[in-house]
Amino acid sequence: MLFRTLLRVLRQRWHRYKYRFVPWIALNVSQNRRTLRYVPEDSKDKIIPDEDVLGILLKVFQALFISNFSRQTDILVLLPEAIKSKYRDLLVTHQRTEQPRYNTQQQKIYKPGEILFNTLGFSISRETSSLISAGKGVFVTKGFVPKGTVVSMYPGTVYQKHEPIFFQSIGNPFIFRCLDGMLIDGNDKGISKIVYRSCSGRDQLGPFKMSDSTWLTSEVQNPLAVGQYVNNCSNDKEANVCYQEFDVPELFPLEFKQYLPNIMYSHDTQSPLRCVVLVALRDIQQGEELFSNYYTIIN
Ligand SMILES: C[S@@+](CC[C@H](N)C(=O)[O-])C[C@H]1O[C@@H](n2cnc3c(N)ncnc32)[C@H](O)[C@@H]1O
Repeated sequence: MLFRTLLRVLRQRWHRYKYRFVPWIALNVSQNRRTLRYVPEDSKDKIIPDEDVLGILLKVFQALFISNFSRQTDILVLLPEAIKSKYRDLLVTHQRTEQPRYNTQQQKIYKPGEILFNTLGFSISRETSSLISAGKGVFVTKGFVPKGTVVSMYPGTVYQKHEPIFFQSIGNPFIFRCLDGMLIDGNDKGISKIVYRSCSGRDQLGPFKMSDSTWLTSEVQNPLAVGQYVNNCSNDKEANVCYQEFDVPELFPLEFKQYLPNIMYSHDTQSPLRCVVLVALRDIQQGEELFSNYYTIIN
């Protein structure tokens, strides 16, 4: 009896996990095409255009950059004068419109969550899921998310199809598979964490960070980078967000790359950096938990 219960529990766990276990995926590619609930071949349209994703990310990243302006001295020295003066102007407007809190030296302090709220009108955070035994989930903690807004990002190391991820994938529920087979490891612990940190350090260009590593810590710099904690929808919890792939364009401002929560496993200057954003499928109110469909992704 005990043995049968144990077997049942193990089988349930395996069924939940197998779609993220790389060797299983590799051995079942043809079957996966039938069983994974991807968007049908004929409806690969994006939920929102890439330009809108880019616009939203730039808006948030610019606000984060401006609020940290005085701490960006290493970077500012190297930026062209035209860009520096643009940020100085934006900083003046920002100081007029925002209601900052002050620390003891009277320097302004904005929490990333407050900046997100001031920029897009909502904040999100990781909290205990409303689902029993589902661990953490992501909630809209303040404000309101209109349909079609980028509400979160899926952080992690990006692996091309042929790159080695076997050890990182063992017991790892945070591996995300893109439509073209690229994998994103969003685990913030263990070997996955070490790999991300190492790749991030490797790609840094002097003072210019090419990615954000703070999603691996409790002090996140980009408040959107918690998308790997969004739970799967169920019968009574419909999906309210959907994954959408976004390749970072070549002309993405260098000074904002420090907020991108993804890094390529192999240093590759030819391919664009793959990011995955979560887009709201409907208006989402304060207090609601975000749910995605793990097997639906738009490229
Ligand atoms: C990518 S993680 C999501 C974050 C996870 N809740 C946590 O706290 O680490 C995926 C794991 O979350 C849990 N999970 C996600 N959706 C669930 C659901 N609808 N019901 C129960 N567990 C769920 C499963 O354990 C799954 O392997």
